Amino acid sequence: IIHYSIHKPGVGIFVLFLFLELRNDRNEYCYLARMRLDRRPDVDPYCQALFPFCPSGDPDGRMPVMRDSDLVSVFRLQTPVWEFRYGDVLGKFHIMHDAIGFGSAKTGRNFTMEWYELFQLGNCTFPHERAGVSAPFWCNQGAACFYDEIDDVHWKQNGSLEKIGEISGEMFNEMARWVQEDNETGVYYETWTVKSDAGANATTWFESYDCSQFVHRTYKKLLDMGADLSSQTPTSYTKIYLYSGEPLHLGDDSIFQQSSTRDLATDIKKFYHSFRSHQSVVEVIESLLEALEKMVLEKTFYFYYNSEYWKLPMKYPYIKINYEEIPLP
Ligand SMILES: CCCCCCCCCCCCCCCCCC(=O)OC[C@@H](O)COP(=O)(O)OC[C@@H](O)CO
Repeated sequence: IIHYSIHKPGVGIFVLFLFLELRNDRNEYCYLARMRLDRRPDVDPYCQALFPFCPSGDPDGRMPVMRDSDLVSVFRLQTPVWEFRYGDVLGKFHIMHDAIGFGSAKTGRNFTMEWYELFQLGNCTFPHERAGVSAPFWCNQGAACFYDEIDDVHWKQNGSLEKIGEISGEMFNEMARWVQEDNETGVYYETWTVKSDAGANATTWFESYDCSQFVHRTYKKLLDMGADLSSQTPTSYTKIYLYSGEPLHLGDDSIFQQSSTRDLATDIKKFYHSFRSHQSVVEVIESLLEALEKMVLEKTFYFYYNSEYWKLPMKYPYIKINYEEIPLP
């Protein structure tokens, strides 16, 4: 800026203006990206999975090395969430899980690559109330899972399995290295997408970070390496939206440790109490009414993102599950 201000004052003033405009002022952000960490944190033993994460994958997350000259088919995979257990039930609501398949021409081996929760969807959407722990406790890590075979029936019978392109073995190996790095740095699952309204020009306040986002990131990586991906059918994905005015930044877990924010801490924990696990049917009905009262009448949703809490001033239509087309990059 100093250099330009001396030699080309007009450019220096513009760069200074740009710098000031992009300064890190939280509540002026209209979009917050998912935070990247230097390394994936260890998981707390308190977090328990209903089903073991990635049971058929390499325990250390390693991926095979293809011969550079190999020709690897790329498949778009989609099936209802929990299809293994409940078949097409969630498919009726277009609540879908996405993955990518690969097939090596040289070896004839097929592989599945997907990104999902270490401790299931509920744990990534709402926290636990843990005795002796002042702040809500989250078991919200997600990770990539790469394993042998493509279960054609699992993906085809209630979803889709479509070849969308071919890449070289060399491109696959580069992608594999990228997946390892992506997996080490992008670790927290986020169910919700938060927008200003349901219109086409809405502001996205927070982006989800789920199975479909991993698929989008991977397709983009393949495209950046020169892959040509195309689909003969609409490429639609599940998005669950919260609609709100500009989010208000509240802070991190310190909210629950300091006396000055005691009332806020109580209100946040009361909100999440409605979504606690192991409720009876009556309790679930009571909780749902409490949650609707908070979201609709009080127009408030306490949102957790990048390990910090935000207050969403909720707006009609409040919450919506969409199944919308997002073209291949
Ligand atoms: C008044 C308040 C109402 C609150 C309503 C709460 C609604 C909770 C969320 C609704 C559903 C959101 C779904 C978002 C898309 C999920 C896509 C995704 O990330 O899927 C990953 C994972 O859930 C898939 O799990 P499985 O089907 O078990 O598949 C894993 C296997 O493929 C492993 O091989």
